[in-house]
Amino acid sequence: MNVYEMVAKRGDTPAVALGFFDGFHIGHKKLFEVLDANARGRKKVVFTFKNHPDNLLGFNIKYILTNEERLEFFRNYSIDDVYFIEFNKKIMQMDKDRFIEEILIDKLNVSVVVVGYDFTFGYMAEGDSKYLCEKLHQFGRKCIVIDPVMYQEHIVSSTLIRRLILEGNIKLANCMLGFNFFINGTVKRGNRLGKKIGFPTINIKFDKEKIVPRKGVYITNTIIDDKRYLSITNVGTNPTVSASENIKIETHILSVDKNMYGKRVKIEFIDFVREEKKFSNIDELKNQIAKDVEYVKTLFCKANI
Ligand SMILES: Cc1cc2nc3c(=O)[nH]c(=O)nc-3n(C[C@H](O)[C@H](O)[C@H](O)COP(=O)(O)O)c2cc1C
Ligand SMILES: Nc1ncnc2c1ncn2[C@@H]1O[C@H](COP(=O)(O)OP(=O)(O)O)[C@@H](O)[C@H]1O
Repeated sequence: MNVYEMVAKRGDTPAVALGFFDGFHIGHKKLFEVLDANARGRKKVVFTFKNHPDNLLGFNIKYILTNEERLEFFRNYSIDDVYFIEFNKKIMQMDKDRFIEEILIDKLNVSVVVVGYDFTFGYMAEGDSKYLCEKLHQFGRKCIVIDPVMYQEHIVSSTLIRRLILEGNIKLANCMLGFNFFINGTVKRGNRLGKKIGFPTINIKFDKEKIVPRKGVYITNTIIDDKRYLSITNVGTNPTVSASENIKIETHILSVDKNMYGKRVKIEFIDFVREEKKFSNIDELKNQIAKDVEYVKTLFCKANI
């Protein structure tokens, strides 16, 4: 897969998906399946942005997927080329017709474009999917709009999934993602208290752009050296032992006892267990962690872990 930061004139007539695709949720998957079905031997191309347009407008959206992770999903869907464009003032102020004529027609020379039902583009988001398709049809190009994909009574969207993650509703978020929400990182050193109290934890150094679930204890899977382990993760400030406001992610892996400093890990979030608490002493914290671990073990019926 080629990743381009600028759009140059193409010699072919690709099938193009337009969108940001944070989360690569079940709605995005549908869109990519339709792209695949309509490519018919043509190159499959994604036109997307590196940074979320709303962040240029002063919002501070944290991402479900980092840029690298988002590119990895495109790669797994056998996308040939990605236009990974910085969303800046110049792009923001681009008129909707110029976007269609200069980028989609002159440069990309699209044969077919696939977008979601709520796609907007051009200055002040003046262009929508209906307008895009009308215009593309005038140029003799195909345009497909994907209907909203539902999960139960909800329209699946990146915005809704971000909210669910922030609320700790990981189960519902995962249903809409079609995979377990995960945080990748490397294992760094902590305060060495974990081992002392009988529950060593890997402290995860993660990308600051990544969305972090609500503070609390979660059932997780930890993937390390291509192996998957049942684990339990605390997201929070460790108020019992620390006065810092920094959010930490710490994972105790069941049935493992080895040094993991410096390793790359993937923490998959499965379900919320309880809120993080400030205990009056370390013994109380230790007793609670022991209960948390027992709870996870019985939930997975692995009495011998
Ligand atoms: C399953 C689990 C639950 C935890 N729950 C809490 C909690 O409710 N309150 C708290 O202050 N710290 C909690 N912690 C974090 C511990 O304070 C932390 O793991 C311990 O201080 C060891 O830190 P260290 O790895 O930096 O040595 C929890 C940790 C784990 C693994
Ligand atoms: N079951 C386990 N879960 C997590 N870490 C473990 C486990 N067994 C051993 N370790 C190792 O112990 C370290 C954590 O011990 P801990 O006392 O909590 O130190 P730190 O405060 O540096 O995280 C981990 O980084 C890892 O190398």
